[in-house]
Amino acid sequence: MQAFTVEQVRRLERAAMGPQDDGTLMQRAAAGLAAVLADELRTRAGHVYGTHVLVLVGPGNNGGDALWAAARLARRGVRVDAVGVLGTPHAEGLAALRAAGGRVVGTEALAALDAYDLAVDGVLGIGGRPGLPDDVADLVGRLADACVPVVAVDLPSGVAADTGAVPGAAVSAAVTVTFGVAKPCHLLEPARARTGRLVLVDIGLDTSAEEPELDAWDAARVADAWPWPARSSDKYAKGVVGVDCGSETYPGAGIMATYGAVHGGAGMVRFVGPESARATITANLPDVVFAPGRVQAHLLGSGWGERADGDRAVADAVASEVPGVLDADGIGHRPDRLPDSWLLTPHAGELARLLGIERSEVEDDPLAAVRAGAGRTGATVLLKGATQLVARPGVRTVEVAVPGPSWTGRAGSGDTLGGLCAAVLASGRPAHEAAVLGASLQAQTAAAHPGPLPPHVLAERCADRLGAWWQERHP
Ligand SMILES: NC(=O)C1=CN([C@@H]2O[C@H](COP(=O)(O)OP(=O)(O)OC[C@H]3O[C@@H](n4cnc5c(N)ncnc54)[C@H](O)[C@@H]3O)[C@@H](O)[C@H]2O)[C@@H](O)CC1
Ligand SMILES: [K+]
Repeated sequence: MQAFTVEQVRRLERAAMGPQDDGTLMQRAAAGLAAVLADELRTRAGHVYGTHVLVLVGPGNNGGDALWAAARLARRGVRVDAVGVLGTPHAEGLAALRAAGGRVVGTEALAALDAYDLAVDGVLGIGGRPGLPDDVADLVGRLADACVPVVAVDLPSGVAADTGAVPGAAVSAAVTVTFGVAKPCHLLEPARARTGRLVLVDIGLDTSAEEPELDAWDAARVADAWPWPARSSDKYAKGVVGVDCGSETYPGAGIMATYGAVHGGAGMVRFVGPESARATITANLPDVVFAPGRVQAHLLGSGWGERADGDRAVADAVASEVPGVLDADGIGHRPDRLPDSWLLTPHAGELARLLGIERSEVEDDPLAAVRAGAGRTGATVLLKGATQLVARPGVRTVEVAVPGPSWTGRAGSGDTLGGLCAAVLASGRPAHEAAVLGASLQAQTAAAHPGPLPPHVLAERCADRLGAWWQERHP
């Protein structure tokens, strides 16, 4: 699924509308919205006729969509109460709702909130500034307390459309009905969690001339794109990963990185990390070799801690003209510029350090930060976290890995993730694909095996996940 910024959406809508807005797009939006609302009522209440719906109406076209859709419901026998919560509601929409028999009421005249089967959030759309005025936030909070499910129009009011930030009060929707294209807030945490189920209504926008802001992968695309070995693939075709991770202080990072590379399907893994990790690796992964030699992807940096020869280790790996993954402490040892065949895998704190900004700035606008990371270093960057973003230097579109459960975020997960990405990289795939595939595999595996599994056990399950996908594709 692709997402486009507010500025792009405005451009797309203008192109579809022509010189004069004759209301056609709003009618398409309202028709699609009304159909989803009717489906929700049927699912939740068992019928449409006679149900009771509350519509929260803001001052812009988002409220207009909600009012026109509510008019359609009112004509089908739904009892609609609309309440203007901000400014002056869309005049034609209001007239249409009244003509269809809907009530327009003040907040003081609302029925007991638990009498409503559904609420429609038509407060703010893509013209909204993040946050909600206190009285609106209060009503939204009382609806949540009364367990009234909310269908958001275009986006949950209060979230930042372009960044997914939720700096103040915002609606939490069960369903969000968006028009034409998805917006970044639908795909980026924390706004994504407030979006609920996302339904896209076609209003006839032609996106072919716009480069998307985001390109979000789904599980089927990951499975299709995985570098499945051909019948004739030997270990070198699958790829050899050279792991230089861990330290005497953090031997576990070297072990977990190796688990990732092995279970991500590398043809061979050479471990050149610390002595302290080798006995455990041999005992658990006897296929790993310790002799230096040919590799097709490097994996460096996880668990290095302070490493005196870190600059040299990274420089030598880059000079070998083989791609690589540079993680954690290794990122601080990067040369000024890296080729885009190299993948950096920072979390928010490491990316902030790289950019010389506060961690909170990365968290507030991860999209801008991950792009800046790629621009600054020349490398491909995977920003780890609740939403995992992949940016390439010189490429506008940021890719979004398939999300997983929050169990995955724990010590060591990043080490195994680096290994998974390095395994894909060694097979000859470009760094951005290695990043999306590795991150998505780990997330999908965690989703299929919920629970707080230690990262090396989750890495083993990744191999099971790959095996299941393989069997589906090679029956
Ligand atoms: N432009 C188009 O052709 C279409 C637009 N559509 C709808 O129109 C929406 C965008 O409409 P608008 O541009 O009117 O924008 P909004 O409906 O988002 O509302 C913007 C208005 O709200 C006020 N406002 C913004 N943030 C506020 C805040 N935090 N507190 C108080 N007031 C605030 C602004 O001053 C402005 O008056 C879309 O999200 C979509 O729902 C759809 O009908 C499809 C077609
Ligand atoms: K809304």
